[in-house]
Amino acid sequence: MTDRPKTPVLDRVHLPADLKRLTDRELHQLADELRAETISAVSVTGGHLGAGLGVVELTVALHAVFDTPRDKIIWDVGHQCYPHKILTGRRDRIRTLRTEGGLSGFTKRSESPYDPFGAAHSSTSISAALGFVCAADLGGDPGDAVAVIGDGSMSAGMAFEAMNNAGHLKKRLFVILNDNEMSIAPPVGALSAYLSRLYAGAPFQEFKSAAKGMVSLLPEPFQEGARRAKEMLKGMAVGGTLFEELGFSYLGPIDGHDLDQLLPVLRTAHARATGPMLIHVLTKKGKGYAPAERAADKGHATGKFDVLTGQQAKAISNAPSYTKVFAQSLIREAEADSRIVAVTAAMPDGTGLNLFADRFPKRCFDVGIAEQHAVTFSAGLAAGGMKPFCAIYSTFLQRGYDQVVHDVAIQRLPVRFAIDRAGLVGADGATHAGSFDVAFLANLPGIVVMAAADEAELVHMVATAAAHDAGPIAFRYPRGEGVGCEMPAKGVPLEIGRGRVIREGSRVALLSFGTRLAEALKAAEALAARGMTATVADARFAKPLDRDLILNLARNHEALITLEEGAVGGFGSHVAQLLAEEGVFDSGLKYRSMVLPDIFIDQASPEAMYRVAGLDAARIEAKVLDTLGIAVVGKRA
Ligand SMILES: Cc1ncc(C[n+]2csc(CCOP(=O)(O)OP(=O)(O)O)c2C)c(N)n1
Ligand SMILES: CC(=O)[C@@H](O)[C@H](O)COP(=O)(O)O
Ligand SMILES: [Mg+2]
Repeated sequence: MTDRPKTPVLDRVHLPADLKRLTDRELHQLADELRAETISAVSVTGGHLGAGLGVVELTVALHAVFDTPRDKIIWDVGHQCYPHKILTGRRDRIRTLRTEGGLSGFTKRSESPYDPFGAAHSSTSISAALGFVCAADLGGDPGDAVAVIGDGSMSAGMAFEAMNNAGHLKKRLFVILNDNEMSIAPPVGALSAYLSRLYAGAPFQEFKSAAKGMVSLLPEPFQEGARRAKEMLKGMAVGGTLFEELGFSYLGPIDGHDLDQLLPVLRTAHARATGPMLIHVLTKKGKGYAPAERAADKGHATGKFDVLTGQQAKAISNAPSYTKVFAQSLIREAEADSRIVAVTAAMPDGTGLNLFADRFPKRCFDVGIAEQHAVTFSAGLAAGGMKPFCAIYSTFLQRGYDQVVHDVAIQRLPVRFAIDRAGLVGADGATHAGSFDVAFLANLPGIVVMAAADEAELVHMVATAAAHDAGPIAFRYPRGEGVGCEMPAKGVPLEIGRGRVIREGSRVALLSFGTRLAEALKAAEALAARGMTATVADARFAKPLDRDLILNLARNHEALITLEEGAVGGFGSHVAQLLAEEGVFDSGLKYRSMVLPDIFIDQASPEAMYRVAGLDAARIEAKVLDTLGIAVVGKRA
């Protein structure tokens, strides 16, 4: 079904101020229409569906009660913000979500004044909201701040650091805990179990806040209506919830799909709160759309789909994904070595470790959204004699950097970092780009840093990492499919610090680190058509560098150009350092380093993003010609 849903009430809402003119009955209808519009929009764009469907009523209630954008609603992660975007003046562009030139899939300050704080990485909302509150106190932007944070994101250290600080500062601050008992995968950990205990038993029998006095703050009609909300038996039995112990008033849990609970609770909280308050809202991920509710990830992320059937458009697959190749290779290594264990920070499916967990349940650890802990936990595992593979997306490893330095590298512990989503990732945009890992890892003494040029190389790099006990080792690989190359029956450990020449030429050498190799080879073909032969080499290692290979290429070619899917400061910078130290520039080598440009590139297809970055075959060819001082005739693609 491609028809747009009928949305008479939503059609009257252009900005949140319009909600103030609606009756509560109309707000109910608005929520239904907003849900239908969200489903319809995501069916044509793909994207994060389940989280948004779970907060439709909450979005309506928050905008109905608070005065946005003066009051700031800060959506944690931001993957649930599509209904918010529809209500805040972006409905006309909602079918451009996550596409080139379109709306971001997350909140973004540059996009709207209703997005007071950008996100996409989790667990930042409470810190940011507290910052807004303190700024307002000091004469900055006035208004309330409301952090909406999911149960998965609440388990991260940052959220607790913020709660700790907020409880101490005692300022009026709202934290809405959106508890849908889901992360991307089912949530893990003691906090999740604790939240379940908070509403164990029959849900919503009687409402009584463990934050004593809160009920008495409620207007009479609500006190009666609140009987349907659940009594905080457990919390009261232990003398208060964890959140109260941290200095928050706790209100809930309430049914986050029932506007008759949400509206009065938020109105009362808004009218009466004086200090930090946590409102515990129970929701369902994927709510109101059966295919999402049925999905194992509750519709967390989806491709384009048919609204009637929920059937997703299938991409034609030519090769296995790097993620799957990593997982299968690791399983093979682990079958031969019982010391191999694996660690993921809430991304078992995304990293492929769900497959490892199926095969070795006791040797796989999902630590929740806790990258810092994942790294130090892996360090502990290594110190204890295991061979941990810590599989984290490049962008999320940024959060564990001090742990990589302090807990892993300085102690020379053999943690194996499997860095997925290296390079530009497409629709998730700049927040998820894996741009910096080579720069922030390759400068660490004693670490080995590899990048796979294709999926066969990845198999060998997993074997290399498994065999390497001398210290930390990292290997990076991109999102998506491999190149469809022939696969080795078994991974063979690579010689550490040894690259390979793929194609011999004479005038120029292209030295690639990672999967730009395919583009380098295409560029070499194009150059050959111009009568110029190029050597193409795969560096494999950014640390340690293959000095012999690099110096040979430098001394035997007029020009040397390095290529990588990373920011300045990475592979090319290390090569430049080597060439400078060895005095190769003194003899007139023309050296260029092709890296990601010094900008954050917005969402588009990965191919389009690499075009913007100037790292496709056409730009490589142009760079060669430019470096050699050869004029280009005709237009480039
Ligand atoms: C630091 C960080 N690690 C991992 C992720 C990937 N991630 C995005 S959403 C999500 C689950 C969040 O769960 P929750 O906060 O409960 O929100 P829900 O999707 O259930 O609404 C994860 C793990 C991330 N965005 N940021
Ligand atoms: C919101 C978030 O951080 C994740 O859901 C992310 O979008 C997953 O990306 P992949 O699709 O690459 O696993
Ligand atoms: Mg959740």
